[in-house]
Amino acid sequence: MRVVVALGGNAMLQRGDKPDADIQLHNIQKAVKSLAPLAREHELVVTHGNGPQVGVLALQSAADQSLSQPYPFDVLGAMTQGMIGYWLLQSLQNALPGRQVCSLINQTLVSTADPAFQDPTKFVGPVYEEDEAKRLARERGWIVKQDGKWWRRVVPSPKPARVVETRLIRQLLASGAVAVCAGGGGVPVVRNELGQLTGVEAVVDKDLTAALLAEALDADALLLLTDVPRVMRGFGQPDAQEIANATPMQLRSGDFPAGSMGPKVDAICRFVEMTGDMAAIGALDQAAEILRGNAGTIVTPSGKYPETSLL
Ligand SMILES: Nc1ncnc2c1ncn2[C@@H]1O[C@H](COP(=O)(O)OP(=O)(O)O)[C@@H](O)[C@H]1O
Ligand SMILES: NC(=O)OP(=O)(O)O
Repeated sequence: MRVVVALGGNAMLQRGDKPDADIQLHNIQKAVKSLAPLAREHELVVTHGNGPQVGVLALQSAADQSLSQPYPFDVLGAMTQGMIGYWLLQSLQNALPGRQVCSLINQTLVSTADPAFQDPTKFVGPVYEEDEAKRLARERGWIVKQDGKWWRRVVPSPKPARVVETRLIRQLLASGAVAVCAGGGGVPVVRNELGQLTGVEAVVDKDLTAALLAEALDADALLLLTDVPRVMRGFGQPDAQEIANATPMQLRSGDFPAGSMGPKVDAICRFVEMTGDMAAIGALDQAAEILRGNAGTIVTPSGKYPETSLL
């Protein structure tokens, strides 16, 4: 089997936690513990989010007096691919002695005509109380929106059209390597009429890119790993219920927030609709259990998942 796994940026760095390197490395090592058994049995592509991390780097860049202007978001996105990609590379190498692991800088094609540039929805950076978020928005020209009980900065998140290096990733998988790629949804780029690539100021949703990449690579399964064990109906309400299995149509009938669960649900439903294969959302440390059908919210065309173990 070929499996694409996406690790959540918020799951690697939980809301409210200090963005320290050792905290993130610890969370990544926990995730890699559950990915290692998958990698031993299957072809594995690992991608990751970068929302909290890209916002931290944006704050650092804005505070750097030696710069005449802060680094743009495409550059910051590439920096997060280097940082998180390094942690994943090393953790996977340590967990899988003898296996080739690579970590790539990737670009994702988007369109400058995407309406997302006029309506930012992607949460980046730390969480704030409402008053502080609104003050920062006034002072720094940010747009801020509510994220659960907190407030956060938002930036445009255009739809991914293609991971530029898809063919190379396919070759790496065929060679037996585990590929860490398209982190942060890929560095957003556009191609001009001469075919030249240029970065644009945005953060692509990594779940939508993961689904696109999984489709392009003919993956058999797509797992989106985050900080909740399952998608819930009535999330945040006292009568909220976990969803264990669903068809794309059943899951799409729910109402999920644009900045968090919405793109995940959209991504897995799209993958299942396009391929007829399985996709799931679940906890960062339960990848193997999800693939066995024992955890997570699993979406398949029939809403059932085979009893037989795939591991
Ligand atoms: N219906 C829902 N079921 C479960 N979680 C939900 C739901 N709606 C919103 N969420 C929120 O979505 C978050 C996961 O999305 P997000 O923070 O974007 O993940 P990540 O950065 O890990 O990819 C959860 O922590 C939870 O607070
Ligand atoms: N780029 C992205 O979607 O990051 P998160 O998963 O951290 O939101």
